[in-house]
Amino acid sequence: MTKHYNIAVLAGDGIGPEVMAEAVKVLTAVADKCGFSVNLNTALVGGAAIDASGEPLPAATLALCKTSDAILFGSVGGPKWTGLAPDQQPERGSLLPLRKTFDLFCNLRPGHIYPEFADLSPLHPRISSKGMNILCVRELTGGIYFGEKGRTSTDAFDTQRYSITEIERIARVAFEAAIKRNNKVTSIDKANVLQTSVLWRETVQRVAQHYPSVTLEHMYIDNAAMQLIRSPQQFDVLLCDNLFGDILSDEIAAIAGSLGLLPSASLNGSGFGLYEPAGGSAPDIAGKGIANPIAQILSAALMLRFSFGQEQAAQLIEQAVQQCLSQRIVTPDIEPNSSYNTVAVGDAVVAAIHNLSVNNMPVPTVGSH
Ligand SMILES: NC(=O)c1ccc[n+]([C@@H]2O[C@H](COP(=O)([O-])OP(=O)(O)OC[C@H]3O[C@@H](n4cnc5c(N)ncnc54)[C@H](O)[C@@H]3O)[C@@H](O)[C@H]2O)c1
Ligand SMILES: CC(C)[C@H](C(=O)O)[C@@H](O)C(=O)O
Ligand SMILES: [Mg+2]
Repeated sequence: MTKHYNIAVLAGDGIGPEVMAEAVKVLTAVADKCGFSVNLNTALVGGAAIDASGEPLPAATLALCKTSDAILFGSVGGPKWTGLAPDQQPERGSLLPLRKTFDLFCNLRPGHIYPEFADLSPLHPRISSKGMNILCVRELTGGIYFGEKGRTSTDAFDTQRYSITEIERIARVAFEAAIKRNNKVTSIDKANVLQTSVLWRETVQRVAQHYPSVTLEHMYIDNAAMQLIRSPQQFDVLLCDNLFGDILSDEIAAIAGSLGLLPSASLNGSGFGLYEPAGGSAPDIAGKGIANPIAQILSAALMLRFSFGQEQAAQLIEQAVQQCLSQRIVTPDIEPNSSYNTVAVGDAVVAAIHNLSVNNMPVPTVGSH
């Protein structure tokens, strides 16, 4: 029987709708090729929803998400809405509540430098030629993002709080992933200053005892930011709290070649997920048709893998993207003189999917990505 998936498509603001259109094209092509069907239901979110209805996360949008098998999310926010009250702004009023509502505590952000296109990285070839294959495992529903906060006219505060339970569950994800990859977890903290980091380090250390085959290393965030540039190939799984993971994942994206390359999966304990590019609405290039659609397309691949178990379809998309990158079919964020725009890159990914043979796909290795 043909499998059928209901997907909530929330394109959002800025480049969101531009890159989402390409991901939808790719999803439709891969579904046809692999013999399943996707039912794509769009809804407004973020600034686009504020403009239409006065609210960043309308009840109808939330209801659609609740009745869907997964959420494909674009990006929200932009200068038009920064003057609104904090809780009414697109990011705090839609994306963070969605993460909290669905308990999407686990955020996976895989970043690569492959040998065939190591020159896309801004790092010196001496470093980039050694490649990079990092899975950033970011805690997504706790920490300073969701702690008590406040401000008066003269001061302001944000609170970082983590419980052992919150740290344990994300640490387990990191160790389980490492087992299927290269057996190394680097846990990022600031335990020389922060109490939450001391608890983080102790807890991760304890969880590690259940994974004797995995090497655990602890690294301070400032050193990690530096080591990523000096030798990114030393890392396998990076385990981060919410804020440190936000920052390091942008760095990983830049090392790979562009923020427009980094996808993400935000998952809860039962496999429900929201899939979105790690980058944002890019107001500086929105409307120009030059945004890189690859992060959005690869986020759709992660959805097929993690929410639907369609590993072959996910790999088909990933291989098609790799072909485009190695043929330098890329937007100007990667190669400034490139004549390929958003639509041309999306078309090239679709064409590569049509040409790839499903039978020649490698044996599925879930978790190794
Ligand atoms: N998931 C999300 O919805 C999300 C994520 C990050 C930022 N934001 C929001 O986006 C808005 C802009 O934030 P910002 O400028 O700090 O970050 P940003 O990620 O939007 O952009 C940073 C830089 O990266 C470039 N960039 C990002 N994605 C790209 C792509 N796909 N192709 C080509 N270039 C790309 C942009 O042009 C810009 O120069 C803010 O409102 C921010 O809160 C939203
Ligand atoms: C838009 C913002 C709230 C979000 C975050 O900080 O988590 C974004 O930067 C990300 O990386 O997903
Ligand atoms: Mg971010």
